Amino acid sequence: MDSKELFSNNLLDGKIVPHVQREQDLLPSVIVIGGGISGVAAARTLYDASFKVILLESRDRLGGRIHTDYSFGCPVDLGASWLHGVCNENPLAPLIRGLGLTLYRTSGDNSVLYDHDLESYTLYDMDGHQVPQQMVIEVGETFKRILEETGKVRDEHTDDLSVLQAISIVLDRLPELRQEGLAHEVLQWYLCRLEAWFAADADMISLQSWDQEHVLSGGHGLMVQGYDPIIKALAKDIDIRLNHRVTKISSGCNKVMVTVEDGTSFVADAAILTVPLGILKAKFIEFEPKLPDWKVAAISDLGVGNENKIALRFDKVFWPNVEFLGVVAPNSYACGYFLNLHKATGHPVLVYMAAGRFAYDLEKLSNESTVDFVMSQLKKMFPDATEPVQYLVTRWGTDPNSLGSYSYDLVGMPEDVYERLRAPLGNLFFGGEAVSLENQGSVHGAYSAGVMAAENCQKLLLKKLGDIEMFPLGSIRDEILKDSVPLQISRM
Ligand SMILES: Cc1cc2nc3c(=O)[nH]c(=O)nc-3n(C[C@H](O)[C@H](O)[C@H](O)COP(=O)(O)OP(=O)(O)OC[C@H]3O[C@@H](n4cnc5c(N)ncnc54)[C@H](O)[C@@H]3O)c2cc1C
Repeated sequence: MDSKELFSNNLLDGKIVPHVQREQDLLPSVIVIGGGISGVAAARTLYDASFKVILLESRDRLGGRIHTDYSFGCPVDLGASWLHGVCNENPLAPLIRGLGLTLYRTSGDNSVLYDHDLESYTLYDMDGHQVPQQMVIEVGETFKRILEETGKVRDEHTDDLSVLQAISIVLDRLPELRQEGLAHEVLQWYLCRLEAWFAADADMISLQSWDQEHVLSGGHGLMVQGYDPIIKALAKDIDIRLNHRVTKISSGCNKVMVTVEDGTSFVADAAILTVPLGILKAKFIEFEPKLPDWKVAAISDLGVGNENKIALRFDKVFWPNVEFLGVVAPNSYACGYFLNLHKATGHPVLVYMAAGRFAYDLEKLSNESTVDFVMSQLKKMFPDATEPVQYLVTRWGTDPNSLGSYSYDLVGMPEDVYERLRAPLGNLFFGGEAVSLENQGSVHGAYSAGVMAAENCQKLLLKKLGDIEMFPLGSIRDEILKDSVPLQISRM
């Protein structure tokens, strides 16, 4: 293979004593592509098992769709911010505990409909009048009932429908569930919240699959210090190359060659690809041989949604002490809501969240116009709102490193789509949130998918090396770890 850079030379820098060098050369090598939670989890797993690992990341930072920004003087998560499932079964629980990170639970229930308690938010109409809480609660109950009725619609149809189509069938059948006036707007707000969970509009979400996810117990908790400490902990000591955008992956002959934008190639025994589904859909990476049709179809059959955040820091708090402030409107597209970070963190920060088509439409505006729009929403609720002293605007949908926020079940999606996405192609393995076994679109799902890809990769490579018992990995690992500690310190 014609490559400018060979894996093993890179990793060792020739600084380890010769007999260890020989043994280290026997160790299997893996290239991990993508430095989000899935990629760093995969790299960590392999590193801890004494494999030679190198991680290639296109951005100038790690974390991917986890991005904790500190420019407000406090952590603000611009990507993921909740741990969905505050329980010991959450695969991230040991890390969170070990790092001493705190969670602020915004909801005790496991529902995908409301990721917070009913009493924790205040809704306003377009004229700035507060919606009576009793109406919020009653319409919430009606919305739940409508969704339950969509289950019957699902049972009657063999072909998939969208959640929106099913809601409309239910409302035709049971007109008493229809809402009028302000109550209708509150119903639309609930729909807007459901759409935010999937980061997609209700006419795109699969009726067959939307509520099939096994949501972990324990409710939903905000990571008060942000998600970034987890990325840092997992990435410790790993050989990471930032600003390395992968453009081509060639596999065969028991080796994988990964080429980056400047033409440099890396060669290893296997590779784990964890780039977002949006990047695969956009065909930014060339595969040699070409991906089989069943894999290409799986990439196109799963949906990628979009969610954006506009974080605003004020000099003082002028809003009530609730977790969410919502604006209701005649349709879900025009509804909006703010997360009140002051309640969870004590900092005067509000985060506006937009999902689906609306999130894409916001990306067409300049940052200034986006903030003006968001401030106009805020001023409907609080006419005396002061201007923000700082703001941050995300563009996950058009960012060439993500092209979307997270995957969701698109109408008509075949049942085996996740299995096909996850299935390895020889020594090329697939990680990332979209291939998670049970919790696609989440941080803990992405983490588990990375660990699983690494473990499968590990099994394959050890099998290739012969009987695991015959391979003295433990002793080599101990010796290498002993010798490699100063090497890693010298890199810092
Ligand atoms: C706005 C928003 C809010 C969210 N909220 C939550 C939440 O509250 N809770 C929750 O659990 N989840 C949430 N999520 C989802 C969660 O962030 C993701 O599921 C998870 O972080 C995905 O991790 P990943 O490693 O699979 O992908 P990523 O984090 O996207 O990592 C993939 C990496 O690949 C890199 N890359 C891309 N192209 C290339 C290339 N060609 N070569 C090399 N590298 C490349 C990217 O830069 C990126 O770093 C949210 C996401 C967004 C965007």
